[in-house]
Amino acid sequence: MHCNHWRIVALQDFREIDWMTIAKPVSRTYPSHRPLKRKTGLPRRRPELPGTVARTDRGANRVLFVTTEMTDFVKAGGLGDVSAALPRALARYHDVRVLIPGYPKVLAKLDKSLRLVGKTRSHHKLPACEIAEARLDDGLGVLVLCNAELYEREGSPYTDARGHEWPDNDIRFATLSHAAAEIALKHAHMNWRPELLHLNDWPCALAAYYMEDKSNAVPTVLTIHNLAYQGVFPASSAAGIGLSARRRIEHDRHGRLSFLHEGLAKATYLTTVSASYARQITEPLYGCGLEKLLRKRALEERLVGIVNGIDQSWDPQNDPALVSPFAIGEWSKRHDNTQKLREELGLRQQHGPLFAVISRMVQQKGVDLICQAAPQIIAAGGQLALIGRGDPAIESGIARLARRFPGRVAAHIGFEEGLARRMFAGADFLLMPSRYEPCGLSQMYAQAYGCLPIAHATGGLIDTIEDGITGLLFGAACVSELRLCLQRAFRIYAEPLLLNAMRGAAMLEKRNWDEPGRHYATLYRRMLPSKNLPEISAQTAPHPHKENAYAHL
Ligand SMILES: Nc1ncnc2c1ncn2[C@@H]1O[C@H](COP(=O)(O)OP(=O)(O)O[C@H]2O[C@H](CO)[C@@H](O)[C@H](O)[C@H]2O)[C@@H](O)[C@H]1O
Repeated sequence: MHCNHWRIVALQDFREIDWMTIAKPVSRTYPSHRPLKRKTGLPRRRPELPGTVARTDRGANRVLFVTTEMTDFVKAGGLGDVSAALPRALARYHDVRVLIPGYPKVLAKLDKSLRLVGKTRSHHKLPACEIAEARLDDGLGVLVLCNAELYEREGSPYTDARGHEWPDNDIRFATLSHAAAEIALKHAHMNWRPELLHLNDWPCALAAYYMEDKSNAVPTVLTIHNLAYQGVFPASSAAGIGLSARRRIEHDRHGRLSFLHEGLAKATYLTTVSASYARQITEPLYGCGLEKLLRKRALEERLVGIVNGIDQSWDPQNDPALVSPFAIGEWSKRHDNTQKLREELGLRQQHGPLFAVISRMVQQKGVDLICQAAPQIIAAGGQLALIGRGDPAIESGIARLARRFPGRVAAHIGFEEGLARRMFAGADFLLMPSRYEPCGLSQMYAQAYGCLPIAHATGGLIDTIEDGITGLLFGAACVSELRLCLQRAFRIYAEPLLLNAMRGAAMLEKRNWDEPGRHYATLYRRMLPSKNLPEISAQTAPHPHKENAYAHL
């Protein structure tokens, strides 16, 4: 009822507005292929994920979801969110367990609930590991790959505390991949054996290689969250991780070994996190040197795009991180969040739009373009708040900006989800001029909180933002296009009726993991032995290929 009411109000508001002059895109030519005050005392967010109905009955197929991040324990980026939510969505259909390395945070959190369930053998330079299991409060099973020397280190899953990659990442992640294959091949002395492996990104990709040619191999799905990260190592590491010279090993054009290349060539199915990105990566501009291989897999109908969802904790009515929770239409409550955010960030209380940036600080995200456009935002009466961590050069660029415009630009170098949530709830616009974006989660979180994304029309941003309705898109990742789009944003901000109608439309985008979960479950069923389960309704779980933007190939 509430939602329908708002849909009607939003549509009425839309009709009353002179769209042609206000929201009209300046350019719609999209790519042809087409010292901050830290808020204290606020409750830290506890992710309220939906209750998981963990299927362990004999009719359920067994799936092992292999990942290097999971928001329950450790998150370096979007993969952590997906790995927390997707297995839970899939647990409705299958007996799903997650395999993750035993980082200190994983061990500390699971602690006494862990019990030893198996062990893997050593393989060339890959050490033997123990496998421990725990059930999370909501029933989701987690297998932890325990090896103190490899995984019990401070820092991110991939780097030390100063951001330098661990020099033995080839061994660390080949060990994870090998363990996944060992479990699937029933060499890990476990009672439970998966019928399918779901691998994520390069760190797990070699599992498909270790499985190849084995008589009791199980099918593999490899999801590409970001093709630019390929796990490239010198050819000399091949022997140590047990890649046999007799079998064909894929090398990149410099003769180096690429974990991702191996996985892309050998996995049964490849998925990526939006239909538009699935199409883009088959072309040289976005294919990162792997486009030929990806095009081949697409022609074999083995590449599928499934747009990510967002979990139910992203709800502005029930978010403990917010000062003033709000629903659609409660714009004054939302404005309270804006004022509090300004206070928290040391920004002046003023009239004018507040633009937010919540991002890993890497070249992909186009933060340099934002730095170039910032003086225009400030001159026009806007403010800018940035939070992120990553490339030191980009970090110091945004810190310089904050020093140059005190009270108007706030920069927070770090990773803090509570603050990110308050920024989604308080900012008027989210800037996302990503050069490429496989899916993007921040724009969907922003929409859920009535913060309008301003984004480069690429990848999943095309698939999740309706230009002029649930956000603004611009055609090329360059500062001139961004500036034109910022002008549109200022015009929209000056029209409260339109601004609120767009906020309402964005908040009405009901995104969750139900639909993506059904798509993955349907894909799994094509590879799994039938257990005479009722078919998932064709209406709700369409053939993944039908959704694909590469269907024209
Ligand atoms: N400093 C900070 N403090 C707090 N929170 C921060 C933060 N910096 C980033 N975040 C949060 O981290 C997540 C980033 O997710 P994204 O999907 O936007 O990007 P990422 O490039 O990491 O993921 C890759 O994988 C995901 C998942 O498939 C794809 O959506 C994406 O396109 C692909 O690049 C979001 O939840 C964001 O809000």
